[in-house]
Amino acid sequence: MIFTEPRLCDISVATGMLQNADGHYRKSYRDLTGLYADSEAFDAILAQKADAIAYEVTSYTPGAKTSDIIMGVTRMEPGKVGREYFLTRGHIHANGDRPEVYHTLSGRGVMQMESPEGEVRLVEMGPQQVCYVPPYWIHRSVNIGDDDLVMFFAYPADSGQDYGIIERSGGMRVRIMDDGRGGWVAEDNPAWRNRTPDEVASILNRAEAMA
Ligand SMILES: O=P(O)(O)OC[C@H]1O[C@H](O)[C@H](O)[C@@H](O)[C@@H]1O
Ligand SMILES: [Fe+2]
Repeated sequence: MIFTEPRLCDISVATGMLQNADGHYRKSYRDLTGLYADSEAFDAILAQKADAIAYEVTSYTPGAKTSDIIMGVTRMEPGKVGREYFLTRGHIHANGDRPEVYHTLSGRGVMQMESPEGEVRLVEMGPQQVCYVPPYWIHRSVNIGDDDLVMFFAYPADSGQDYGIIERSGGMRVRIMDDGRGGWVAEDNPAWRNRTPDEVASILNRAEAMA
C-alpha cells in the first residue's frame, strides 16, 4: 500500500494565502457580474477595476476521493456594491452530502447559508471562530469588515461545486447590506424564487446517486 505523503503548508495571514499550495484561482470584479442588486454601482466599480482581484483561493488537493480533504485559504477584498457587502459567488456541493469547515483567520465575515427548501442561516464570524457548514446548505462568504477577510477551509475532495443553483433561484434569498450604522442587515431579495419540490428532491437524489 502506498500512503499519501503528509504535507505542511504555512498560512500567510497577511497575504491571505496558503503556501506550498497546488491550486490557485482568482475572481475579478468582472467575473462577479450579475451577482449584486445595484447594477449601476457595480458598473461604476467595473469602470474602475474590472480586472482587479475581488477574491482569490489557494488550496492543496491531496486526491479526489471522499476520504481526501481539500484545504485552502480564501482572501476577499473589503468593500460594497452600493449598500451590499462584497461576496463570493456561492455554491452548493454538487455532491450535496458533503460538509465544509471555515476558520476565520482575519477580518469579519458572514457565512450565508440557505437550505434547498429556502431556509436561511447567517453566521457572523471573526478571527479564531470556526463555522461548520453542514451537508446540503448552499454557502457564500460575505466580507462585512473594513479589511481583507481571510478564511481557512477544508472539505471532502469529491464535493464539487454547483453554482447554477443560485442562478436558477434568482440569487440567494437575502442580501447582506450595510445597515447605515457600521453593521449589516439581511434584506429580502425580491428576485428570489424558491425551488420546487422536484428540484429539492433532485438535489437530494443526486447526492444519493453519486454516493
Ligand atoms: O467557490 P466560490 O463560491 O467562488 O467561493 C470561493 C471559495 O470559497 C471557499 O473557500 C470554498 O471552500 C472554496 O471551495 C471556494 O472555491
Ligand atoms: Fe463549498
